[in-house]
Amino acid sequence: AAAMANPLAAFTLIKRLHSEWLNVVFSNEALENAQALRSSYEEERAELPRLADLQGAARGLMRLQDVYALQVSGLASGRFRRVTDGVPTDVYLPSKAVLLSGDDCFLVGKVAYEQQDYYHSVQWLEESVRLFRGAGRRWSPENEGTLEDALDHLTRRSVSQELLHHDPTNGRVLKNVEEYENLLASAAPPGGGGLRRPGSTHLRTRGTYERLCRTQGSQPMHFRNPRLYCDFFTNGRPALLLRPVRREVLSLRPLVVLFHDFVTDAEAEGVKGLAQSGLRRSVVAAGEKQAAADYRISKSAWLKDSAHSVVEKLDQRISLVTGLNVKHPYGEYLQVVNYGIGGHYEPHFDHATSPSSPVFRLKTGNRVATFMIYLSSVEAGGSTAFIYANFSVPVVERAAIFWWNLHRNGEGDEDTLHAGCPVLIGDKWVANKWIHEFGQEFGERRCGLSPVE
Ligand SMILES: O=C(O)CCC(=O)C(=O)O
Ligand SMILES: [Fe+2]
Repeated sequence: AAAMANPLAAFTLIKRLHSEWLNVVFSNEALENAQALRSSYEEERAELPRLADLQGAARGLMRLQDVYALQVSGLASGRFRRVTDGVPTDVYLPSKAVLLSGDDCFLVGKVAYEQQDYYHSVQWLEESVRLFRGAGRRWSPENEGTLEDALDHLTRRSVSQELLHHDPTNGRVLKNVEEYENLLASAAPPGGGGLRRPGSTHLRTRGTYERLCRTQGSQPMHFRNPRLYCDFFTNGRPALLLRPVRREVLSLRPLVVLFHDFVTDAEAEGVKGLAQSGLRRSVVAAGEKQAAADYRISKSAWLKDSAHSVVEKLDQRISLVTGLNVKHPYGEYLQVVNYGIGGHYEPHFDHATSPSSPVFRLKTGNRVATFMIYLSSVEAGGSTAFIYANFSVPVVERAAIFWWNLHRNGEGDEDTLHAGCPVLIGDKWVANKWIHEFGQEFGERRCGLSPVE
């Protein structure tokens, strides 16, 4: 699992399990032992990564490339490097470099290509060609030099018909030439102009979001705003008197508070363990329903307080420090979230912004507050970014972050727009407790955690 913390290692492992094993199984060398190999493959098949997993991992690498402004050539040589104004800086220095092969880069380029994403396709295919050439290696899985040739021409941005003369009956070559002609037609629009990154326009706040992610957690507010502070917080509760919680006020508008050492390592491990078997691809509100979406990539599971005493204990502690009723249905069950390779949650609101939202199914009003516990650390990336409030919070292991989503009048606070930045290196786990409007006496809204307006 530690090796999987590196997205390059995770990608190459998934690729190996998905496709390279197949190459072995169906190779000529395997003919003699074919039956044994194939049946063992069939047995393992359900457990093996599927094509969608491989594509997801490739897209994850491209996402990291974009958000952290990483160079493709750096990634291929196992480095997480950014170049700003011609000056290269290491965003993260892995202790052990995982190199990508020409074939690995080709696959990323192909995934992009198939999604008509020529911006990434060209970069990764070019890197693939560079590696094939530099390494002086043959195109082994396909056993044909033609693809390499096609890629070679791709870098010169002109597919030559001469390729067809090698073997005009070779359907594979024909298909490649046709594909790359299409690629070039779209990649180099007449009149020039660089390729645009796909999807870079759909998110209005992308610029701010990525800037906040790149700083990997920064709280410039502390220096600018003397009203921000740290203290030991008891919330006037006898239960907290003996062990006050170290509270750090990160922002006043919106009010965002970090509670340090909110959970112990043992509790975090316990919660992760309980969630493990229930983890499924996370969904988001889509009209009245819920659906998977590219803007939220993670797995999650819901834990009832009855699942284990550790969950019940956390519920009680959340209630103690927030002064809010978090019992279902006034609080939702604990949502445990695990972000894998390039996992993220792009800018969003936790509260419902439409009356038909599934959030209202509990009939306890909207999500008035969010209480999120960081159950793990990460080595790089994965900060929680507050877009309009213009700050990001690094993953602080064992800490919990709290904010109000709604104004006092029940209207959504737009300033809470926030995101989970893509995880660059590591395995990020959080647990969300969403607290609803009803069932609260709002004692706290007058004192300790009082929101603005
Ligand atoms: O993972 C994070 O840092 C943020 C997660 C989040 O916003 C959510 O799950 O709603
Ligand atoms: Fe959120």
